[in-house]
Amino acid sequence: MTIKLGVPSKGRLMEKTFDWFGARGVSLSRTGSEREYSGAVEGIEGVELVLLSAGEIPRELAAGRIHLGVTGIDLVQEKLVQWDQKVQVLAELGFGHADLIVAVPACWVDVNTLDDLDAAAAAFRARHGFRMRIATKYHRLVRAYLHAGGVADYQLVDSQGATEGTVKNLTAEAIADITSSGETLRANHLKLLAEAPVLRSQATLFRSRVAQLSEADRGVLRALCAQLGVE
Ligand SMILES: Nc1ncnc2c1ncn2[C@@H]1O[C@H](COP(=O)(O)OP(=O)(O)OP(=O)(O)O)[C@@H](O)[C@H]1O
Ligand SMILES: O=P(O)(O)OC[C@H]1O[C@H](OP(=O)(O)OP(=O)(O)O)[C@H](O)[C@@H]1O
Repeated sequence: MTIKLGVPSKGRLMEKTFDWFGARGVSLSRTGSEREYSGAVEGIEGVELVLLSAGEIPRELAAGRIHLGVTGIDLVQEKLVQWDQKVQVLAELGFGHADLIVAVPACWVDVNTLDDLDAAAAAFRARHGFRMRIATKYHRLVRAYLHAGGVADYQLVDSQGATEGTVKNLTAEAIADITSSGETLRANHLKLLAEAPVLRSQATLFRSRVAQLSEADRGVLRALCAQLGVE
């Protein structure tokens, strides 16, 4: 048996994860052709690299198909009900910082807070006969945040990408999405509300609380955690 480590298969999260492990003496790399999703681990025995979509890593951890995984805390909290019973945070990795926020058109001069949004949503429904649409892929987190913030008269519409474009495309009136530099929001004439974000996210190393471990696996996991300097 081996310890299975799930890492995002492409983009900035993959590269920075490889750097983070490399700086701690565990070398991760993609092997085979540029398009082949197989990987290698050097610097420790008994660890297998599994390259996966960042969005699928929470599910694989919760199913116990991988023992360790790197992904954003936003994706774990969105996708796993009672996430902290299924996974344990081993380390925040200090990259992949992004805030999950609610944004409205910059031209809505009277809407700057969640209270304002609630008032605008009620007015919108009275005027148009349907609820204000908020586009997002973070359904559970956004619903909980708006409920706690007292916003009621809205509907979520699903958007799995290019979410900031939905307002211009007239498929939503507002959005809830990840922002980092804020450039995508500005380019699409959207502004943040005054309140704290729904969630502040960063890339995080998780351990599955569900995955089965043999005695030998436990030894490998202890050695790996010691080498990485995590609990
Ligand atoms: N602009 C950004 N800057 C920093 N981190 C970001 C940014 N956008 C997204 N992230 C973070 O990167 C992680 C992966 O994001 P996302 O769900 O968009 O995956 P993806 O790159 O589209 O990959 P996949 O489609 O394979 O799941 C999330 O945790 C998210 O918070
Ligand atoms: O604040 P910024 O620095 O502009 O970054 C924010 C953008 O980055 C992410 O999109 P990504 O590039 O992952 O594409 P996506 O639309 O497919 O999610 C996110 O969904 C925002 O659209």
